[in-house]
Amino acid sequence: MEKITVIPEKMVFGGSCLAKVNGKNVFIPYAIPGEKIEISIKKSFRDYDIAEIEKVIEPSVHRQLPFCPLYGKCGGCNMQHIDIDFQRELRKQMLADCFEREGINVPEIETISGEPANYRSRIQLTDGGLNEKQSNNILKLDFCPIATDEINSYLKNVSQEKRPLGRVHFFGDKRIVSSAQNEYDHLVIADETKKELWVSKQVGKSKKKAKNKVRQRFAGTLADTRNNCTVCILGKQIEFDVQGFFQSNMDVLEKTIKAVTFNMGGENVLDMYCGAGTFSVFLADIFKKTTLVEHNRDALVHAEVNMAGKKHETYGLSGSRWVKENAPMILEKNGPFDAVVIDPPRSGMEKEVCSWLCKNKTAQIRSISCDPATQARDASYLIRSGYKLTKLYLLDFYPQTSHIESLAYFEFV
Ligand SMILES: C[S@@+](CC[C@H](N)C(=O)[O-])C[C@H]1O[C@@H](n2cnc3c(N)ncnc32)[C@H](O)[C@@H]1O
Repeated sequence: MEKITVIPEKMVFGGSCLAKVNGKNVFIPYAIPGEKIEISIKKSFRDYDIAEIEKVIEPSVHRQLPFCPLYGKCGGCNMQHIDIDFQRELRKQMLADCFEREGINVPEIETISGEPANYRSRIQLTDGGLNEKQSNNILKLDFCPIATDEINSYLKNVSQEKRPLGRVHFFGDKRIVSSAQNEYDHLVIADETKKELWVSKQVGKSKKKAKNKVRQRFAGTLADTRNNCTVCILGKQIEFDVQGFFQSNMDVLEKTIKAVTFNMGGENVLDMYCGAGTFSVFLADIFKKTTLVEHNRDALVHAEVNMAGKKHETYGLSGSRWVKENAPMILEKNGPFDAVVIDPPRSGMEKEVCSWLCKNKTAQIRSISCDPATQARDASYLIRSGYKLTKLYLLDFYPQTSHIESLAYFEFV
């Protein structure tokens, strides 16, 4: 295999570094921009190649020894070989790149961060271990340096053989104040196999029919109450289903909530893609009325509990349908939204939701995203419609990985 010496220019979204070899883009995992490395091409495509590092000739000053023995094998971390400050710098650059590619002038990016390790309150095990990267093997583990103490206590005390088989979700955090389970302190274990059996019992039908029913999100909800968990975030209790969506870094979540709600207030606020209503719980303190939209009705069951006693309306349908079927009537009844908080899935805002925001000229939009490329795409539509991007934050929810979350402030003046 031919060995090629390169100095990668930059890290790109996904965490590989980019170098040019004979004019062709080559992506190199586990490299660091600016260091001299010897690589060999492992996979070749029409427009780009993927290479592996054979030797680090002149290491970057930011290169360090990874602190986890499973690094490179488990699919979780991909930046442990870089010191934490430079990691954050690289994540910032990747975020800025996405916006610049859309022709957007990027303001100075601020970083909201927490601990570099021991932060992750959610992990997923398969047959008691971790899925090995690009393989069907299961990696055994009795410690994960990224996970919280509560998860590590389980990994230490329950041997691999005694852990449940199949895919199992763990949520462990000192902020858990109550859960439907009480076997382990501050830890909820959601076993997917058990969920199927539970659903089957609930609807009294065959397992297959029951599963189909669960998928019919608009037909109602069959939330599995055994996976319920309540955490205390900034002094407020928030309930959610461990198998549903909830952030995995509670320290950064608390700081994010403060940044999302900073300098806002008024009559009406919309929490689009609200999940269990995490942001709404805090928005309700500063707005008179909160409107929540979310297509997963299981999540809305929790949102209703979380918003009890607060003036609100929930809509269990997709953002695009809400915009078409409900928004006109709500605007007529309540007047315009003073602010919109929007936290879509990776695919970004639905087209209809983005166009609706463009037309509505809302004074303040706070856009939270788990994919800077789709956030930048949506931002470009907002900016072309007259919104100003006034602030951009890197939300450093996942240190040691190239995963990027971000928060953008838009204003219509
Ligand atoms: C990134 S999560 C944000 C949840 C919430 N804001 C939170 O912080 O907990 C995105 C949410 O969007 C919901 N969702 C995905 N596609 C949707 C759609 N087309 N319409 C409405 N909600 C959607 C998901 O179910 C999920 O709860």
